[in-house]
Amino acid sequence: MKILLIGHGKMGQAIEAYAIQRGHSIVAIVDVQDSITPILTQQADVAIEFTHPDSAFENIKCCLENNLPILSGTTGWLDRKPEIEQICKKNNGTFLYASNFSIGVNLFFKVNRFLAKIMQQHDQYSPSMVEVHHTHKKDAPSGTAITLAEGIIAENKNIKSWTNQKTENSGELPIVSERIGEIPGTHKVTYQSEVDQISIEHEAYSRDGFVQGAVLVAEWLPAQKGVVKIDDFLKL
Ligand SMILES: NC(=O)C1=CN([C@@H]2O[C@H](COP(=O)(O)OP(=O)(O)OC[C@H]3O[C@@H](n4cnc5c(N)ncnc54)[C@H](O)[C@@H]3O)[C@@H](O)[C@H]2O)C=CC1
Ligand SMILES: O=C(O)C1=N[C@H](C(=O)O)C[C@H](O)C1
Repeated sequence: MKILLIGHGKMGQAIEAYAIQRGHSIVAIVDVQDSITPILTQQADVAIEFTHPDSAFENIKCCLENNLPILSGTTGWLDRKPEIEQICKKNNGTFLYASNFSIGVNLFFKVNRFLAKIMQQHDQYSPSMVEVHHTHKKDAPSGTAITLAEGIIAENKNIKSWTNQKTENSGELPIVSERIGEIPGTHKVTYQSEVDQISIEHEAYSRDGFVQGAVLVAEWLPAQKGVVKIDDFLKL
C-alpha cells in the first residue's frame, strides 16, 4: 500500500517505521513546511494524518477534495468535524477519525459505557476522570478523555456534561488533566461513594498500540466509503 504521511512528529515517525516493517511504501511525508499537492494525493492509496489541532481540518479537507481516503488521529479540532463529514459526503470520499487507535482503548470505551449504564441507578456514586499524558501534549482534556466522557453522557442520564475544571454540580463530569514527563497516555474513570469506589483504567505502556492500530486501519480504509468508524474496523 502507498501511504501519504501527514505529520512527521512522534506519531508520524513511529508510523513510518511500522508501515515499512509491514511492507508498505511512504510516497511522501508532509510536515508543517510542506503542502499537500494533487500530484502527491494521486500517488497514494491512503493518507495518515497526525499533526496539530490547528492544521488537521485543512489537511483532511485537502485529501478529501483530491479523492484520497484519509484517517486522522489528531485531537483538539473536533468542533470542525461536522464540516469535514459534509465535505466527505459531498466528494463521495472516505474519512475516519479516532481519538485513540489502540485496540485496548477501544475495548475500554465499551467497558466504560457498560459501567456508566449500570451506575445510573446508583446515584450515591459520583463519577470523575483523570487523564495523564506527557508534557509536550498540546490539548486538554485528551481526545480519548472526551470520547470517554461522551460515552458516559450517552449512557447515564444523571450526567449531562463534562468540565475540565473543579465542579460541585453532580450533573457535570469533572475531568482532571495531568501532564507529567513522557507518559504515553493513561485514562482512569472512578465512581466514588462515601463507603467505597469503583475504578477502571487503561494505561498505554508506549505509543506502539496507537501506531499499530493506525496502520492496520489504513490497510482496511481504501475499500470503505463515507464517514467510517474504528468500531466498524474492529467489529465492536
Ligand atoms: N488518535 C490516536 O491514537 C493518537 C492521537 N495523537 C494525536 O496526534 C497528534 C500528533 O501527535 P504527536 O505526533 O505526538 O505530535 P508531535 O508534536 O510530535 O508531531 C506533530 C507533527 O505535526 C507537524 N505539523 C504541524 N502542523 C502541520 C501541518 N499543517 N501539516 C503537516 N504537519 C504539521 C509538526 O511539525 C510535527 O512534526 C496530536 O493531536 C495527538 O493528540 C497522538 C497519539 C495517538
Ligand atoms: O497526544 C498524545 O500523545 C495522545 N493523544 C491522544 C488523545 O488525545 O487522547 C491519544 C493518546 O492518549 C495519546
